[in-house]
Amino acid sequence: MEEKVVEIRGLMKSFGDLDVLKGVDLDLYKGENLVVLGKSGSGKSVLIKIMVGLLKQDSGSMKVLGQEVSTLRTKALNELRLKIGFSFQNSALYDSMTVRENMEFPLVRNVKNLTRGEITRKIEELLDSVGLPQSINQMPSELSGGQKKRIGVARTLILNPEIMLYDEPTAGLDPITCMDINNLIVQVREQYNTSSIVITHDLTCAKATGDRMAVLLDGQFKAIGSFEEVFAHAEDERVKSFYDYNFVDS
Ligand SMILES: Nc1ncnc2c1ncn2[C@@H]1O[C@H](COP(=O)(O)OP(=O)(O)OP(=O)(O)O)[C@@H](O)[C@H]1O
Repeated sequence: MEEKVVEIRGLMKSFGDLDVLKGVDLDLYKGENLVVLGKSGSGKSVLIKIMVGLLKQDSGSMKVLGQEVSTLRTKALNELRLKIGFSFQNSALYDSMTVRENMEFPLVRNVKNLTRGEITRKIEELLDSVGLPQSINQMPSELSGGQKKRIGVARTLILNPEIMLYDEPTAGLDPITCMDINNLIVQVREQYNTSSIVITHDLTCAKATGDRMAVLLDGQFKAIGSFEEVFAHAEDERVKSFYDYNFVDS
């Protein structure tokens, strides 16, 4: 049987009268890229926050790497978070630090006893993987949006995460750069054997990166499957509208 790295069952979360998650079931399998689609305000970020222990569900279960997140104490939660790489929408690089310093930061903070040589080798290996070995001494302000995203991904990978979370990886990028980032997401899975959740509104990105799609509608995942399975014969108007919005000229 395929190994599950995330197992969500009957997850519910409300804020006052607003029921955001109304019984979410979802699995992420080891080594897969799962795309989560859902319109603005549908609860994607809430789901991710529960996954990393920043919010607690009202009921239901969120198991990550075999652990029920809501029951973890601070130390265990911090250890779990180190196994989850979060690639932010805005890359979250520190503007006052060089690329090297940005990449050193998580390593020096979280991994003890590394020599300077080991740190440099690790940074160089990852910059190579994302195709930017020449950027090591540059400042973020000297990089394009796509390059910043690549460095952000490299920095996330430096702690060898088992799970990668990509939040809107192609937002604000031109189509060619989007394609580069999509390829990078696929390459990362192959090279580092990560399991990933890709949150996006961009169906080209979804199709290129996702082994499976999961569409969050009205607080539940209503359609889960391959791109073809979800969109080729979509009957639900809300699923269809996602496709039409992305691919049909208005
Ligand atoms: N801490 C909070 N307190 C109150 N309401 C919240 C809180 N966090 C999220 N919400 C509400 O929950 C709903 C879902 O928000 P969420 O941020 O998960 O949406 P999203 O699907 O990530 O949207 P987007 O694509 O725009 O990022 C929204 O209506 C939001 O206002």
